Amino acid sequence: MKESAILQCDDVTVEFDGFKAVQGMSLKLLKGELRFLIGPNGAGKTTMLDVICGKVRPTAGRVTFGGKVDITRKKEHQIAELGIGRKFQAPSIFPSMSVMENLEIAMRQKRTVFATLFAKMLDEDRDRIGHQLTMIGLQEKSGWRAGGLSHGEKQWLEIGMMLLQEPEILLLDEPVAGMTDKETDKTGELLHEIARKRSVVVVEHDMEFVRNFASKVTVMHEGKLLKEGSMDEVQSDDRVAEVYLGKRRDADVSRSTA
Ligand SMILES: Nc1ncnc2c1ncn2[C@@H]1O[C@H](COP(=O)(O)OP(=O)(O)OP(=O)(O)O)[C@@H](O)[C@H]1O
Repeated sequence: MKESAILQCDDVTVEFDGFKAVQGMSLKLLKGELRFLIGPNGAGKTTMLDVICGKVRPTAGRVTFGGKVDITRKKEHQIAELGIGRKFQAPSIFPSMSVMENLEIAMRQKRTVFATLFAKMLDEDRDRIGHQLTMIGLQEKSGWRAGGLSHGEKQWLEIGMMLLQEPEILLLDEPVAGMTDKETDKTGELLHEIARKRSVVVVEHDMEFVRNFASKVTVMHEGKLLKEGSMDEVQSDDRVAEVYLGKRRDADVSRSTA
């Protein structure tokens, strides 16, 4: 199962008023893969996530989901229904509701209209929410008002809410920005756990985080694929050093400075 591509981007180009933010970018994501997408500011990383979730339509190229569906002509909500979930930097939780209520709302959104007619919490639903609470480490805080959680906990809650919708692919934009070191490490572990069942693409600037948790890294530069491989391979690549590490081979990018 691990070998089949859940997502394949071929030769994707995105133009904004004649400016090519992405130029012929290709990316193949396998089932159960955790992929980090890195690169200097303006490299086109966020635009690639926007293309995958349908927020931005590419000028050229193809994005294939699950080996057969071309999603480049689909609308955002159709892509979400197919199983591609996008989390933006700012958490979109309901702050005045409890952690549990937030998860219940996310759970209900997954239901079909038919199922909502019988919308009482099934034991199975409770089990799934319970499992999710444990996974995001908020089981002790299920009764807390979501607005009272720490920044990291809010991010985990939102990830938990997204997981209840059972996406096959999760797209995350700088998930550890603003987190403490401890929260950052917990998030890395959480992403690995998620990737046991789903595929995850993470756009990230925090190089220490990437080094600690990435197995495969894709480096973009000026809208193009620059290098793909393990963090070691990427770090020892001269072109990456040149564009990304500020032309100093021995340079080491410290937390939040990329
Ligand atoms: N809606 C838009 N209109 C015009 N130009 C845009 C738009 N969105 C992005 N761009 C430009 O496209 C390029 C790529 O932007 P993008 O946000 O994808 O880069 P990025 O790699 O995510 O950068 P960062 O790490 O700074 O977030 C940048 O030069 C940006 O200014």
